[in-house]
Amino acid sequence: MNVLMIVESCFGNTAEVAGAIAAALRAGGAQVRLVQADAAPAPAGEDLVMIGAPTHNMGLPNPASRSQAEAKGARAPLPGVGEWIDARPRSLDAARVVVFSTVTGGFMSGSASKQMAKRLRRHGVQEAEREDFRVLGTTGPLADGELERAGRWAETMLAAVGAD
Ligand SMILES: Cc1cc2nc3c(=O)[nH]c(=O)nc-3n(C[C@H](O)[C@H](O)[C@H](O)COP(=O)(O)O)c2cc1C
Repeated sequence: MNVLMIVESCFGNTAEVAGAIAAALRAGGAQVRLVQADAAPAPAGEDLVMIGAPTHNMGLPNPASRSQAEAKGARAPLPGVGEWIDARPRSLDAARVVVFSTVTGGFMSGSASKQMAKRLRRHGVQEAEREDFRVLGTTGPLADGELERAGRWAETMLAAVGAD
C-alpha cells in the first residue's frame, strides 16, 4: 500500500500524530510519503491520501489564524492544507481520502477534520474516514494515549485498504 500524507502543524502536535500514523502504517508494510502542506505534491497514484491539520477557530487554519498562532510562537508556513484542498489536484479522485485533526476539545471546539471533509465534498471528493486527536492546550501537548490511539487507527486503515 502506498500512502501520501500531507500535514499542516503550527506547534508540532498534528505533525506528531502524523508521525505516529506513518510509523504504524510503515510497520504494517506500507510505503508512506509524509510531507508538509507547503511542499505537498499532487497525488501520484497512491492508494491512500491522508490530510491532517490543527483546528483553528472551529475549522481549518487560514491566514488570519496562522498569524494568531505565529504571535504565540508557532511556525505557520503557507500554503496549508485548506489551500491544497482548494487547488484540488484532479488525481485526488482516484485515491481513498482520510482526514484528521487535532482539537482542544470541549464544548464548541469545532474540528478542522470536519471542515476538511466539507471542503472536499464541495470539490466532489468524499472522505472515507475522519478522526480528531486531543491536545491539552493551544501549544499542546497531546492528551495521554492519543499517539497510541493514532497508531491503532492507522492499523484499521491498513485493513480497510487491504480489503478494498
Ligand atoms: C488561532 C488559533 C485558534 C484555535 N481555535 C481552536 C478551536 O476553535 N477549537 C479547538 O479545539 N482548538 C483550537 N485551537 C487550538 C488548536 O487545536 C491547537 O493549537 C492545535 O491542535 C495544535 O496543533 P499543532 O501543534 O499541530 O499546531 C486554536 C489554536 C490557534 C492557534
